Amino acid sequence: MNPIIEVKNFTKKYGDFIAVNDISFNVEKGSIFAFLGPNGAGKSTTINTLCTIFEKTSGTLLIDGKDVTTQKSEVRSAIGVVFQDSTLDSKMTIDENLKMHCVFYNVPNREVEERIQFTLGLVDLLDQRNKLVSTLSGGMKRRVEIARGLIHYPKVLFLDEPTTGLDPQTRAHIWEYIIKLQKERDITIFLTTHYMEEAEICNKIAIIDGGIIVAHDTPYALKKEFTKDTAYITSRKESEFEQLLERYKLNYVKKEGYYKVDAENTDLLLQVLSVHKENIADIEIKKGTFNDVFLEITGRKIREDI
Ligand SMILES: Nc1ncnc2c1ncn2[C@@H]1O[C@H](COP(=O)(O)OP(=O)(O)OP(=O)(O)O)[C@@H](O)[C@H]1O
Repeated sequence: MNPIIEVKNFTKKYGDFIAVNDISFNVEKGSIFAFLGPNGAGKSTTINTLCTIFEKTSGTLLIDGKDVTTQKSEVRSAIGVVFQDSTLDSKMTIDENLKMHCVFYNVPNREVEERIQFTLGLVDLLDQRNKLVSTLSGGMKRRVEIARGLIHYPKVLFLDEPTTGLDPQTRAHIWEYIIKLQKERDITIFLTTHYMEEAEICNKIAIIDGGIIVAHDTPYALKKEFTKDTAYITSRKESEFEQLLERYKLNYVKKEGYYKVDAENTDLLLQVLSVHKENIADIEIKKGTFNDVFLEITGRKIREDI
């Protein structure tokens, strides 16, 4: 393990209210890390503290070995940040926005053009560089933000809901850029997202709820631990089917017109199905999803509309 972000016993209080309660986790260099949680869980508080915007109450937060409290400027040059709300100057062109950022970050003049070429090239906007930001679509603005977040060649890029509000095609493009960055530039990506299928692409996921880390693992391990495969079966002889399920001790729930049966033990399920095969009208097996993981751990859906 070669951590680039180290969080040890981090606590943040607002007055007497404990927003983040003694959390610890590491993020491996070069990985894509998803930080998830329901509204009010403590995500923004943690990200803002890591980005040196908020002050911690206690604990240690290090980025690339630098302390976010005592070595703010070193940390700032090691990180790029893309927040949800656009902070681009809409009256300026893409090019001017990036150049202004180069000034903030003391990028040497002789390197400015090369960096603009690289970062705009990465998000496929090089040929649009003279366009006014006010004329760009939401997806293009997000791509400019990503380019700008990278212009000082940070080691870690923080992305707060990078794809929220974008159409599926643009979201897929943004993900292509994120994966390209990780693979080709070895940049560590720390992101929050409300899209569970995006969390699944990440190397590691931490779920925070009520200011506490309630799960921290690979998507595969979390799915294995917290989801179950389920069979949806319609039987022509329901009472016979129920007796079978009970005899084989398979957990099930009777729904209108079908049965929801625990499909974790495939051997047992196959036995039941073979005995009952003449009377099965329909069957569908559904794999557990990452939404189930989130629901199981936090008791809530990540978004109310799913
Ligand atoms: N300045 C503040 N003063 C008092 N309480 C705050 C302040 N900022 C945040 N909180 C509280 O701290 C808790 C954590 O908030 P935070 O913004 O970190 O959550 P979040 O996980 O980012 O939520 P969301 O997904 O809604 O942005 C919430 O209960 C919030 O109401």
